[in-house]
Amino acid sequence: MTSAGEQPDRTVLLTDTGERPWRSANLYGGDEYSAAYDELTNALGDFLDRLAEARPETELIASMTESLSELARGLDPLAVAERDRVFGRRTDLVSRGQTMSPTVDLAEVDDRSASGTVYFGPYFLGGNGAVHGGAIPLVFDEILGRLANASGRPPQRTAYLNTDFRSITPVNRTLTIRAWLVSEDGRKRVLRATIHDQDILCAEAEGLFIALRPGQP
Ligand SMILES: CCCCC/C=C\C/C=C\C/C=C\C/C=C\CCCC(=O)SCCNC(=O)CCNC(=O)[C@H](O)C(C)(C)COP(=O)(O)OP(=O)(O)OC[C@H]1O[C@@H](n2cnc3c(N)ncnc32)[C@H](O)[C@@H]1OP(=O)(O)O
Repeated sequence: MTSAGEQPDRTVLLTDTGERPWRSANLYGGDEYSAAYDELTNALGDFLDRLAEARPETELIASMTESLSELARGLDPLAVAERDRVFGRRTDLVSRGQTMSPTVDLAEVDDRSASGTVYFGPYFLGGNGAVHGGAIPLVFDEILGRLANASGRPPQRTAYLNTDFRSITPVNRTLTIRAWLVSEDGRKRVLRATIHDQDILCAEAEGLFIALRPGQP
C-alpha cells in the first residue's frame, strides 16, 4: 500500500500507452439512444477507474458524495420494471450498456466460438497489479453466457463455472479472450474459455449452461 505523500507506482497504475482502449468505437451499429447510453456508461466506468486510482482530499470526497447523491435522486423516479431497463440489456453495444463487468470486445464470433479482447481497468484491481479473483469468473460468465445464448438458442443459465487461475491477470493491459463450445447434450451445453496476456495463459474456465424450460426463471 502507498503511504501518504508517496508517489504511486505508475507502471502498475497505467497501461503501457496510458490508453483506455475500450473507451471508443463501442457501437455495433446501434441508434442515437444507444450511442448516448454508451457514452454514459463509459463516463461512469471512467469515473470508477479514476476513483480507484485516486487519493482525494476530504473536501473533494464530500463534494463528490453530494454530486453523486444528487444524480441518484434524479434517477429515483425513473425506475422501471426489469424488462424495460437499459442497463446491461443493449446487445447492440460492445459494453452491453453496463459497467459491472469489463467490456469484452469480440472481434470474431460464430455459432461455436468467440474471440476478442478484454481490458481490466484500475477499478478491477485486486492487489499488486493483479485483477481481483472475482472479476475474472465474471468476465468468463459474460463471454460464455453470450456464446451459450447466441444464434437463436433458448435462454441458458450457468449451472457451474469452474475457473483456474494459471498466472496473475494484469490490470491495465489489453488481454486476449477466447471461448468455444465443447459439447452439447440435450439442454446441456459445456463451454470453455481462456484469457491470455500475449502468450501467457492467465486463466481458463469451463462452464455448464442449461437451456431453460418455458416459464423457468
Ligand atoms: C437467462 C435469462 C437472462 C435474461 C437476460 C436478458 C437480457 C440480457 C441481454 C443479454 C445477455 C448477454 C449476456 C449474458 C451474460 C451472462 C449470462 C449469465 C448467465 C447466468 O449467470 S445465470 C446466473 C447464475 N446461474 C443460476 O442462477 C442458475 C441457478 N440454477 C438453476 O436455475 C437450475 O439449477 C438450472 C436451470 C441451472 C438447472 O435446473 P433444471 O431443474 O432446469 O435442470 P436439472 O437440475 O434437471 O439439470 C439438467 C441437467 O443438468 C445437470 N446439471 C445441473 N446442474 C449441474 C451442475 N451444477 N453440475 C453438473 N451437472 C448439472 C443435471 O444433472 C441434469 O443432467 P441430466 O439431464 O443428464 O440428468
